[in-house]
Order: sequence, then structure tokens, then C-alpha cells
Amino acid sequence: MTSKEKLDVARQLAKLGVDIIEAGFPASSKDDLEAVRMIAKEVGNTIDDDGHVPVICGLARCNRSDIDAAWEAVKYAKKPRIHTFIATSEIHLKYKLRKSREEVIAIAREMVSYARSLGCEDVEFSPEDAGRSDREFLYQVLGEVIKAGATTLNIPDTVGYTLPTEFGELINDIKSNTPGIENVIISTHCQNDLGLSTANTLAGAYAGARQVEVTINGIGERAGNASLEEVVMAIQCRGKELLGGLYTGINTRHIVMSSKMVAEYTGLHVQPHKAIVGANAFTHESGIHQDGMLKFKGTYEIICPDDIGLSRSNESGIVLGKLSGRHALRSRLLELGYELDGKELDDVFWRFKAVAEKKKHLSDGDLEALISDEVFQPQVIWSLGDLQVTCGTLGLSTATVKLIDTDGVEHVGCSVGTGPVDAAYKAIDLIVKVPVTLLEYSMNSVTEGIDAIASTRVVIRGENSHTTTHALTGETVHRTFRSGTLLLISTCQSVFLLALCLPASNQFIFVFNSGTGAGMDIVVSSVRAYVNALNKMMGFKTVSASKVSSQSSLEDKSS
Ligand SMILES: CC(=O)SCCNC(=O)CCNC(=O)[C@H](O)C(C)(C)COP(=O)(O)OP(=O)(O)OC[C@H]1O[C@@H](n2cnc3c(N)ncnc32)[C@H](O)[C@@H]1OP(=O)(O)O
Ligand SMILES: CC(C)C(=O)C(=O)O
Repeated sequence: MTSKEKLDVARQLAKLGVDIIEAGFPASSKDDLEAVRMIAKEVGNTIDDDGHVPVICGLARCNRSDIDAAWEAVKYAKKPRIHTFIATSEIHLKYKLRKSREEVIAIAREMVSYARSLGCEDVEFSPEDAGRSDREFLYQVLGEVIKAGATTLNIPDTVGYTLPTEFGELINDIKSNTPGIENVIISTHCQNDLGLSTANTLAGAYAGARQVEVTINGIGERAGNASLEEVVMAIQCRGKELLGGLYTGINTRHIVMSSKMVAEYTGLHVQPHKAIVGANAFTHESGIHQDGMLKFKGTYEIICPDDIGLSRSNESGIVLGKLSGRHALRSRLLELGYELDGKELDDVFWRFKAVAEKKKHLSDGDLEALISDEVFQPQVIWSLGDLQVTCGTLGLSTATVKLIDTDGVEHVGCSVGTGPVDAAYKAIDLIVKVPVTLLEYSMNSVTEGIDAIASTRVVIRGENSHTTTHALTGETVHRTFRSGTLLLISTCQSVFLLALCLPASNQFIFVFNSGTGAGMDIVVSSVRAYVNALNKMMGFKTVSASKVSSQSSLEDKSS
């Protein structure tokens, strides 16, 4: 993060109500020193309405120059802190520091004293790799730094090696065996190498730690650190009942905002299934869960999304996909204004499933396209069985189409054409054997992306029928009505037009012949539209659905 980004994050952490912001490692670069100093000056001096001002802390190795840099950065804060550390495990002493235990004890003691001598009254000390350190040596180091003036003892499980029971015992043992421990705060610092950082932190807190070191989104070295949101929400959900009444002062409503900011600034995006702040943490995709959520949210949610500042695009967090059931589909359609039940719902449901098999999530636009394709249908005279096309730059486009008639008999037609759609339409003509002219063909993608549903609309005219193009709609109608009848004509989607039938050889003849089709495959979508238009031309009959009940059959409405 840049200094400016670090400052923004620090402001956000203050809003969250964190007690201590460890803002950086000032010795690591001039820029980091400057960032910590800016944070100390601004955030470390801003007292909130509750009189709360966070401690601003800088990290430093156990050497004078690091500690000087840390103090130089944090000293402007109302509550400055230096956090200094040195490893205590055999492996670190031998291979990394190349120092004896005695040397490490002496350095730790001297450097804590040195930090205090600069005027810093709040000094935190960490025995790095405490999780793998010899216990007796650990108690000895900790006892010495307490004498030297450390005010907080942080116990790092630097490589995330301990198990929760072990880490809890470590804190308990430190409490029981370290001289002077009652005068300091014990802290946890758990890394996530085994995915146990949150569990270990909670075990440490339960054992008596009263500071927990955490990061937003769990970011950190390697597999990261314990995440603030997980630890805080676990304490909020279960602290009273199972953790001896523990609580935090975190204003949880700022959690989502903080998570987004850190993800944005660090470029470390949160995995979708991350607890609390993952994109899926409060969404429900499986039918059985969705049904439960619709009946009572507590069935599948242990946290109210509002509590972490999450506003969902829909109330129940339901995402429609291939695992959804009828309850969820029906509920979403109802929200969109379509009241479907029984057979209609069933038909849409299986179409929906088929699309969802190919497309992960269905948007409202996708659903609307399916509804208009499935429900607002004329009487089915021909239904599409199968379709196979070949096309490209080599040879002619060819299509084989299988249509099924009202008796369930399958008819297959094959044709070549100028393209796959032309070939498919010609193959259909060979089966249906009704001369038609294609007047209009248009295609839109209903939703965005390469996997969008394509919606096709065609307008055809039956060649040998007495048809008239309707002046207002541009559509033609083939139904006979007595002259003087006031017709309520619906165009494809809920637009109503009135037309007065005028005498013309005693009857007026219209043909309704536009058809729509939807599908993820553009040729399938095109063929559906054509078959749909043919069906309309050959015998229009609307299927009722609430959304169209007011525009039901022409006959019903015409008088
Ligand atoms: C456990 C943790 O996560 S601590 C936080 C980790 N954060 C960072 O490392 C901050 C970013 N680091 C940096 O920018 C650089 O490493 C710096 C500026 C801090 C140090 O850079 P350099 O002085 O070039 O040293 P470098 O990092 O290569 O090596 C570390 C040196 O510090 C020593 N050291 C490591 N930890 C400590 C410690 N806690 N106290 C004293 N010395 C230490 C190492 O033994 C090594 O010393 P050597 O040169 O005598 O072998
Ligand atoms: C500096 C210490 C606390 C640390 O980061 C670690 O040991 O993981």
C-alpha cells in the first residue's frame, strides 16, 4: 500500500474501533516511516465521540536503529507504542540469528529498556516463533523483558504450527510461569499456515489473552494472519456463551467496508467463500437452503448481514443457479411480477435448470427472457425436438431439424442455406410445408457477457392466407372477427393496442405472426423464434399467466 492508502486504511480501522493500529515497520523504508508518522499525527490524534483514540504502534527488530525509526514515526500519536521482537526458538537462534540463548535474553532486555528510555511508555515485546520455543527459555525471556519495562507480551505462533488446544495451553502456561506476568497484557499473534489462526486466537483469548493481533481479510505473510472479521464475529456470536463472556469494542457495521478497502488497496482479493466477508458468505444457491431462507432466515444464517454492514441485492441473498429449487424460482419470479404455479412453474423450472446447467447464475433479465419464451406461447402445433448445424468457411451451411407434431410424431428435415439460421429455417419449411415469408429477424443479447441469453424475434407472413399487416403494430393477425369489434391486441410483451375492425368484405383478417425465442445458443434461439411464429400463425392461443391475464385470448377480450 502507498502511504496515502495506509492512511485511508488507518482511518477506517479507527472507525471500526480497533484499540491498537500497528501501522508499519518504520525501519523498512522511508516511505513506511512516513506512512506511520502520518497515521500517528492524524489518526493517533483524532478522538472519536466516545473519547476513543487508537494506540499507534510501529514494529522494530531488537536493534537501536529499528527502534529509533519506530519511535520517530509513532511519537506524534497521543498513545504511541513500540513493538519490538526477537526470535526465541532453537531453529531461529541457530540458523537465523546465529546467537546463543544468553545473547538473545540480553538483547531483548536491553532493547526493551532502550525503547522505554526514548520516552515510550508503551512497549510491546514478542518472542518470535514462541509456538516452537522451549517453554522454560520462553518464561525466562518474558520475565526479563517485563522487568525491563515491557507492557504487552505478544505470543506469536509465527509459523502457524500449533493446534488450538496447544496454543491455549501455551498462554495458560505463560500465565502460570512467568514472573510479573500479572502486570502486563498478554497478546496472541497467530499465523494461518495450517488454517488454524482464528481457532488458535480464540483459544488464546479464552486462556486469558486480552489483546489479539489480527488483520483485515486475514492478509499477511504466507498463508496470512488471523482475520479480524472472523475473530470478532466469532467472539460476538459465541463469546458470551462459550468464551467466558468475552467481547470486543469493534463496530462490526464497518467490517464489510474495511474488507473492501483493504482488498482494493492491496490487490489481494478475498476468496468468494471466505468466512464473513467472502462474496458468497451470505448468498444461498442450493434449493433446500433457499427454501429454508425463504421460510426463516435463521435456518441458514447465523449472522445478520446488516451487523457487518452488508447490504444484499435481494433480501434473502438468494442466487438462482442450477442447484435452485421451485420455491426460490417462484419467489424471484413473483418479485419480478410473474405469478406462476403448477404446470407453468414446472415448465419454466426445467427450462431454467437447462440454462443454469450452462450458465452459472441467472439474472432477472435471463428469467424474463425464459418466461416470455416459455409462458407467453401460442398453442404448440410444432415443438422443437433437436437441431444440428454445421457452418463456417468450408462448404455450405447445413441444418438438420427434428420437429414434433401434436401427436408426438417426429419429423426430420435437412437443408443447406446461406448460414446456419437460413439452413435451419429452410429445413423447418420442408417439414411444416406452409409457405411463409420471413419479414423481420432480430437478435439481442438479454444479459451481458459471452454466456448471455440471446433473444430472437422474427416476423413472418403466411403467403397464401388472406392476411393484412396491422397499421399500428406492423404485425399481421390471422383471426376472424365481426366488423365493428374492438380488438385488444397485444404485441409480444405486454403492450396493448386497440384496433377497431372496419368492414371489409364483412370480415377483417389479421395474422399474428411474430415469434420470439431465447437460448444461449444463437441458432437454437433463432429456431425457437421461428417455430414460435409458425405456431402463432397456425393457431394462436395464449396460455394464461398472471402477468398476461389481462391480455389473455383475443376472443375473450374482443367483445
Ligand atoms: C516475524 C515477522 O513477521 S517480523 C516482520 C517482518 N517484516 C519485515 O521484514 C519488514 C520488511 N523488512 C525489510 O525491509 C528488511 O528486512 C529490513 C530493512 C527490516 C532489514 O533489512 P537488512 O538490514 O538488509 O537485513 P535482512 O532483512 O537482509 O536480514 C535480517 C537481519 O536482521 C536480523 N534479525 C532478524 N530478526 C531480528 C530481530 N528480531 N532482532 C534483531 N535482528 C534481527 C537477521 O539475523 C539478519 O541479520 P544479519 O544481517 O546479521 O544476518
Ligand atoms: C513480529 C512478530 C509478532 C511476528 O510477526 C511473528 O512472529 O509472526
